[in-house]
Amino acid sequence: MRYVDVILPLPLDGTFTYSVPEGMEEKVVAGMRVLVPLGKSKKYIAMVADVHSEKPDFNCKPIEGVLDSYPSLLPQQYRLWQWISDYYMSPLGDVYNAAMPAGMKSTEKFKPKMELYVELASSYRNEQALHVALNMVQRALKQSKTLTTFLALSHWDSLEGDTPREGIKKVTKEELMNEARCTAAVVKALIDRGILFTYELEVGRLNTAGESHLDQIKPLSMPQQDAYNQILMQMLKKNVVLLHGVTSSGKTEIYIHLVRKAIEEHRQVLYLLPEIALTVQIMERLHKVFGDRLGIYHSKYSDAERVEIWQKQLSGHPYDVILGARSAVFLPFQKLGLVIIDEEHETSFKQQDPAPRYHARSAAIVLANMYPEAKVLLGTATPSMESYYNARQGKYGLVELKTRYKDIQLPEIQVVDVKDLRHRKMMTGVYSPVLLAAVKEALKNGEQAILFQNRRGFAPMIECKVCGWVPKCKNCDVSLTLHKSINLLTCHYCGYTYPVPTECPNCGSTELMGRGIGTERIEDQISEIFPEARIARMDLDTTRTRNAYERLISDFSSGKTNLLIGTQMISKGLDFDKVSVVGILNADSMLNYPDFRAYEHAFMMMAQVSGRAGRKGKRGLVILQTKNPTLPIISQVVHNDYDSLFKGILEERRMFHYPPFFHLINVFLKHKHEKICQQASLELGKTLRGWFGERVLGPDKPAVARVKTMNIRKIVIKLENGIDQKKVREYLKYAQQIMAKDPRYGALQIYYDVDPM
Ligand SMILES: Nc1ncnc2c1ncn2[C@@H]1O[C@H](COP(=O)(O)OP(=O)(O)OP(=O)(O)O)[C@@H](O)[C@H]1O
Ligand SMILES: [Zn+2]
Repeated sequence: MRYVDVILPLPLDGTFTYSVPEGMEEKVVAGMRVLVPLGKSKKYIAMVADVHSEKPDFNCKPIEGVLDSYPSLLPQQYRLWQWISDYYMSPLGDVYNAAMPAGMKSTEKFKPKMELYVELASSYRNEQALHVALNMVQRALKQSKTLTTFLALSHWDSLEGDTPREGIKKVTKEELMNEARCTAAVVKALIDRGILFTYELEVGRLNTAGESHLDQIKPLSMPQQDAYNQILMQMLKKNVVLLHGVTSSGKTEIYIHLVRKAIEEHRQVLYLLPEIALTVQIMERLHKVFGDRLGIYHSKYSDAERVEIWQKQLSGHPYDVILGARSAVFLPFQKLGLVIIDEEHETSFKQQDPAPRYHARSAAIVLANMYPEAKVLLGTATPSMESYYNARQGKYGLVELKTRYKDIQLPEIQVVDVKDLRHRKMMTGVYSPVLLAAVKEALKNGEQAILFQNRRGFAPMIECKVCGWVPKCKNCDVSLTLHKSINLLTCHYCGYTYPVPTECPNCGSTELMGRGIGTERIEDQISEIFPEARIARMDLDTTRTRNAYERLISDFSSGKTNLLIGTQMISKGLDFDKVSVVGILNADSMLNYPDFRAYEHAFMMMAQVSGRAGRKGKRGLVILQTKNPTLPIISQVVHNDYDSLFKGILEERRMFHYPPFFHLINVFLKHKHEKICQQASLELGKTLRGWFGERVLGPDKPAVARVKTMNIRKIVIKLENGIDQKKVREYLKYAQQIMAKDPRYGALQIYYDVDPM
């Protein structure tokens, strides 16, 4: 009799054994998906980890079918799953869930993807009729806005008589709703009126368009060529090399040359980016040269698209280059040769929730190690402390590129003392005269400006002017953010929305005021100050879909918009030619986070967003507004003095036992009832302190101690380098088992965040 050990797509640790009925024995090998029963009536698609003939000492059920004719999972991928599960202390089932597109785990067969398009009814396809239509909806503001947006997108607004001046473009319903910021109901109203109609088309999902044009790769400049050669030399000795190159030094061009080399050697490349916003631009740059050898993979792609890419990577003609965000590390690679991790310092490479809470940079390095001679290149203008330390210690190779392409100078950074100006009543709201003058000048000269504020929404909270009451989320311990465009208060932790109160429930006053400033409010104010500006805003609220990203970026690239307001999303990697001014509205908000990485992050964000200025031609200007102009970090940003930042922070880290000298593991406890959560955390803390002594801190209430009605407590464990981490994890699991057996803690959840960011 044959047996299989399988992974279930459930948050369960380890594998489960099933028997293989006669007739299926020949068909099943490790890496294939099988249909298995669980409990009385449930069925799941499980992943075969192992096939063997060891009879288990319990009565096991037979598998009900083999779904694959060849493995869906390669041995390297499975080893990566195991590593992630062990290192990040996440159940193997959670890794399976995160790694494979849902379509491969669902018992439903996946359908071809249809996309819904919107089109103008034929009776309105002439100028006069269109005016009639516009008049019809004139009073229905939302419909009117949606219709004009549709006409602009589709180019039907270019009608002269009954011939369009511009080519008519297909517009998807999703695209329209996105752009017009309207609901499906508004589109339906236009359809009901007979102005628009919809139709379906099947969409080709994969990138099959375009030959590759390797000849179009730009030749490297001397300093770039030098860095390229050094990278290759370092890779002879080291598996990982860090490229520390200032913003706009042309790191991307160097990557492109490395990708070409890998392709010529018939090896595959994984190119990881931290942010989907970035993939849009880099995708265009890579697509130009690599054509249909390039595949894109990230969470804004539909599940069906991801299934197709996965299957293609297993086939005889996989993509040579995969460009993707974090989750692309899970794709199957048959002959991986190079991993590029761009903007390696970015914390969004670490998955926060749900499990597995893995760092894609670490996972990618582990992955590369499983392929003979595969190398990893980390690239950034502002290395993470961990990577830079590893490079300095000789664990990684290090290559520095200190000049911008064409020797353009790094932008001039002017520090503005907001406190002083406010004293002298010279501020217009949160804008200094210097900033406004610089933006005005840029716009006048046909250049562009970027304003950076790391808060989204209209106001981070509202407050009663009389009694100080602040509306809070009923599920979470946080104040609510005001979003004006939808006129709702929202919780950024659980997503719950609330109507905006008209009066204070505490004292009855009607004077409720927004406190603090988010990107939405800045957009409002700036459009009043600069009515001539063509403003775009990029933050989580305006980029819910893939199309939205593409449009925002292409509009700013083409100059259709000329003033971009955004959160950290706009701070890195984006490459625009005509940005001459960058405004950092409030440097202090970044420094006040209660986190040991606050300074490092603030520096990176400021250096990165500054780097968007003056990338082509003339030197850029950055206006940095702060209440604390004398802080050392401000001068480090001004002089782009990464070394002094690094030295300062490293000393602190050594002194206070933080990475890279210590590893951190956060242990979280979650329970509905605060008392039980508190008691359990005290007990667990005591147990752990008994074993690990001073290495255990807490339990503490985290900054947000209640999320989605669950109370949270946190214990921090600091482990010095060199300690046997495997043993530590075993002890932690053991402590967890003890708690699990305690009847008082039935519904208690314990989970871990290893190397928290
Ligand atoms: N060798 C080259 N030939 C032609 N153009 C180049 C070359 N190197 C860089 N450029 C151009 O200079 C600009 C900046 O280069 P790139 O975006 O690669 O910089 P980067 O180092 O990746 O910057 P960041 O760290 O800000 O992301 C781009 O528009 C790029 O096309
Ligand atoms: Zn909430």
